[in-house]
Amino acid sequence: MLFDEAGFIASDPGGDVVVLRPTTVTLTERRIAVIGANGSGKSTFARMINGLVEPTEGRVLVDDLDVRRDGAAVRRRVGFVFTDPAAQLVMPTVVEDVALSLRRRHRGTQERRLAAIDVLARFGLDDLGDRSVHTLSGGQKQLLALASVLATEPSVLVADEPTTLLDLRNSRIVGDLLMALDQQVVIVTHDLELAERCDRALVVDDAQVVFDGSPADAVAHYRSLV
Ligand SMILES: Nc1ncnc2c1ncn2[C@@H]1O[C@H](COP(=O)(O)OP(=O)(O)OP(=O)(O)O)[C@@H](O)[C@H]1O
Repeated sequence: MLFDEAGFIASDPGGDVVVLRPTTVTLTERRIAVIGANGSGKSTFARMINGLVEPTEGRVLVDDLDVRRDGAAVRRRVGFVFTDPAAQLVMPTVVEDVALSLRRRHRGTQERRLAAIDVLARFGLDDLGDRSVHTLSGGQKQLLALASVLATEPSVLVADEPTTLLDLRNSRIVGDLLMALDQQVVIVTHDLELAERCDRALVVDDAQVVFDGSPADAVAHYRSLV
């Protein structure tokens, strides 16, 4: 994954806003954390990886695909998990929600349902298949959102504050799950313990990447800014 002088300037009624200054980084590690203050530009950085936000300057490449030019192909490769799982859980029941994300992989309704049940079992959610999504706890919703995205077998997963809404136990479960995945994972997080479990960490401050290195050094750098 390559950010090549990639930046984002938002047009705002009050004038242009520099949300991310031109950034150049090549991300090859399996676990990458992005940390920094509120409003520093972390989510924008993360959203540029799958084209949810298109760079207004420079380019972002994933597996040599340009997120702006090859947006659809990039989105098939890059799964994105939002901070608030409610943003992506759209079907009435748990099993239907996972089945929806499998629509490209399995055409038949019954085949899709069986595959969804399989996915739920993998995430320890098999007892919840027929439950209304709205009756799940925050931790269960976050796991379900992750399961739905991972069911599409993305080659890269971007998770925007995946543990923010979770208690200690569920944070640990989601953290362990993210660390155990085969694919490359980019995690935007305020959870510095989670960041320290990654292979590399970027610190974003005032719309730019101000540190890039080992998670321990990145956390120390972030603390020095506060
Ligand atoms: N399209 C836009 N138009 C105007 N301002 C924007 C736009 N997108 C982002 N911003 C502003 O840019 C800044 C960075 O936003 P971003 O969501 O990337 O921050 P963040 O580091 O993820 O913050 P947090 O930790 O609070 O989630 C914020 O001040 C935000 O309001």
